Amino acid sequence: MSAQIIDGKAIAKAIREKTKAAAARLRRAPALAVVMVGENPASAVYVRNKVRACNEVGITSIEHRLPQDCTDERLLEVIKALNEDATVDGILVQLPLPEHMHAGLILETIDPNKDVDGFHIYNTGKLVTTGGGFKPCTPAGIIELLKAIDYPIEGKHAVILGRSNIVGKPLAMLMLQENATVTMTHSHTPNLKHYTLDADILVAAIGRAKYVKADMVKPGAVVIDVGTNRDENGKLCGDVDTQAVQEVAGWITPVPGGVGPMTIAMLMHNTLISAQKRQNIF
Ligand SMILES: Nc1nc2c(c(=O)[nH]1)N[C@@H](CN(C=O)c1ccc(C(=O)N[C@@H](CCC(=O)O)C(=O)O)cc1)CN2
Repeated sequence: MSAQIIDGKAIAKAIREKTKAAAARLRRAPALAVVMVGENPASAVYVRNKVRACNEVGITSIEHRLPQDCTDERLLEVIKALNEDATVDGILVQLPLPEHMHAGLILETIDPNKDVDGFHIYNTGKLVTTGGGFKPCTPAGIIELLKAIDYPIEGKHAVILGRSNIVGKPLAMLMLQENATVTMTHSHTPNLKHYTLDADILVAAIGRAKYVKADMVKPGAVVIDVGTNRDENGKLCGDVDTQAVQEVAGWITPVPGGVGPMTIAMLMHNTLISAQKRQNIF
């Protein structure tokens, strides 16, 4: 058996096209402020791709670059000014921040109504209770991938490897909203294979190159790879040993071209939603 590849690039493109059409119907183009501190090379690539996506879909991007030795206070000043700027619909601070900074404090200063990354505790609270706030982009993108292949999530066992605030924890909430049975696993979970082998949907978000092997996967499972690592030859790879696992899985996301492009497409979608709300479209 060979797994079907979930083409995140194509699915993301379709979302961007829909976003572009809806953005064009607004009185004013949506505007996204992208704040980056320091020179993390991977972050620089993601920021560049976000700005490029904005240009493509008709979202105005406003870039703020701050030096590596930036203080919390300086970044808070920038965020507060963006909060008060009525022409700004979305604000994101690219993560990770330099180690001396306090990401929790920074993220909680962003106006929750402009928090298009969905990282503010207000939106986190909405995620675990009523829904309706901004959903973090990577987990929201994973749900969209499953919907795009018409995979019925309800009643399925979703096993998530990794409990980060950006992916694992919010994804568990979104899977619950879709009526999946959810198991969270992490670096302290003994006998991981016991859980992974029972997964209908297996999501790898642990940041370890090619960690998920074929003997950890139930035949026919959907395997979602959130990893962005470099292998021994410096080549981009995910958390899943794709070559081996695709012989067992029913569906699999590639790296690159799977979850990554969805993160950026969902950011465009969230920015559009923010602009629509602020222009009273709903
Ligand atoms: N403020 C935020 N910071 C971070 C987020 C986030 O959602 N908001 N997520 C990640 C990084 N990230 C977006 O910022 C991100 C990661 C990967 C990709 C992507 O498209 N990856 C490509 C490969 C790109 C490459 O060549 O390196 C792929 O998988 O096809 C997009 C966005 C942490 N920080």
